[in-house]
Amino acid sequence: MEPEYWQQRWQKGETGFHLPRVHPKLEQYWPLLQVPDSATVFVPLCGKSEDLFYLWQRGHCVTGIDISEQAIRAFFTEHQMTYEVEQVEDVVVYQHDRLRLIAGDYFALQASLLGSIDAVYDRAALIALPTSLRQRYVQTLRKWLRPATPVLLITLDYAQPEMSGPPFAVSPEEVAQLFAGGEIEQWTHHDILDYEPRFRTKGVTQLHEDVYRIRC
Ligand SMILES: C[S@@+](CC[C@H](N)C(=O)[O-])C[C@H]1O[C@@H](n2cnc3c(N)ncnc32)[C@H](O)[C@@H]1O
Repeated sequence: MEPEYWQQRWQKGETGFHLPRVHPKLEQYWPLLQVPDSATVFVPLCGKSEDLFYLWQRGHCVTGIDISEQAIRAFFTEHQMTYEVEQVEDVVVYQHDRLRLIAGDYFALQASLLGSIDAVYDRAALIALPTSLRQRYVQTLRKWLRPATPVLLITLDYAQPEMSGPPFAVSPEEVAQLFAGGEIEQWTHHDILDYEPRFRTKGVTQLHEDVYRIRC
């Protein structure tokens, strides 16, 4: 998926992945990670997710990145939050209090700009990427993290031939392969097809939402 693909989806309002509320699995499982309130949480490919607001409200410093500047501006506008903007090389950094959203390409992000990360929240980031990019995504993430940094990962798994992504199907086996050497605990494996009619319409017959706690 080229960056232009996502820019266009945001421009055309094709953002069916965006939830108008905090993801229920984040509310349920984040507390179990026992990340201190003062920790810095990284949210890759963040869109304008309500989850950013939830993490920020818990007291965390939150850093998100998305290729779409439109998404980041929309987040602040919709929450009536003021912000400061700074161009840093080829990215634009939006900052409000402990919340820092970077408009730029994840794969080109400089570690110095990211700073020190204590935990990661990934919902619909890994699964937004095709197979060829998923390994690069994880390798890049691991380069930035200290050993054993906790990651809350939410994926979707379905029979890939039934639908073309994104979102792409990511199986537990693939998660094990991608994060090999890390400590992986799968916390849930729920069939959520009844709540996701748009997937059924596309021909998906089983849709599992999986939650993992990974120590990278
Ligand atoms: C499926 S959406 C998920 C957004 C968010 N995590 C959520 O839960 O609503 C994937 C997001 O990844 C962003 N994206 C795709 N490729 C990217 C890249 N290379 N760098 C930064 N963001 C990217 C898109 O703009 C899009 O907002």
